[in-house]
Amino acid sequence: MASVVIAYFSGFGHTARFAEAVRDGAASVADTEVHLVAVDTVTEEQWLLLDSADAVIFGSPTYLGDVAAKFKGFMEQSSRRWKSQTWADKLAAGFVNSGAKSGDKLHALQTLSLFAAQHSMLWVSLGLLPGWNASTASEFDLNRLGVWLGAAAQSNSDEGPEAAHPADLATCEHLGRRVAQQATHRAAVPVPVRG
Ligand SMILES: Cc1cc2nc3c(=O)[nH]c(=O)nc-3n(C[C@H](O)[C@H](O)[C@H](O)COP(=O)(O)O)c2cc1C
Repeated sequence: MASVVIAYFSGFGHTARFAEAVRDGAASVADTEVHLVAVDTVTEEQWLLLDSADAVIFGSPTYLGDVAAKFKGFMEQSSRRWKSQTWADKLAAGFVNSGAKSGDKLHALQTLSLFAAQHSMLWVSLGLLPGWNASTASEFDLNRLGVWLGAAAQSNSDEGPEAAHPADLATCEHLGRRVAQQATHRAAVPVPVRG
């Protein structure tokens, strides 16, 4: 059994919707236990879930071109784990959401991947070719925003979380599934000694 934790922040519910899609994708993989953790209200019990996870998928909205301050607060709260490298060699991945199609959210995703690297985690990319990039393509293609580092979503500024774009939900589900598949593969083989 592999354990996947989705550690996310959402100010107004949009990113929470994508976190649920990541959760659904991960939960579709046999022998996977999945937990959603809202990092702004993280409890001691949830820190222990993070410590024992095989994979952690980080998610944040893009606020002023980077992760939200409350996600950054969680990053800083993890510094005791950073010091002891408690999360080393776990799988990590990320998803981001923003109001604009680009909205500089790649920068937020880079922050998530750097955060994972500081914890010596192993980053899992999205694993999809870009969609919506040909005359015959459609905005309903998987990975419609054309990102490789993780899953990217866009939420219209005048609509609520219920209007989440189906292609972005499917892309987030794909990421959750991919990470859970990798985590179950790794859980089935002995982990090499860290060096
Ligand atoms: C303080 C703040 C800063 C934002 N900065 C950006 C930004 O840099 N780029 C962008 O495209 N959208 C930006 N947005 C829009 C959010 O990314 C967008 O509304 C997102 O769906 C919010 O997700 P949430 O409901 O999970 O908080 C910003 C929103 C807020 C509140």
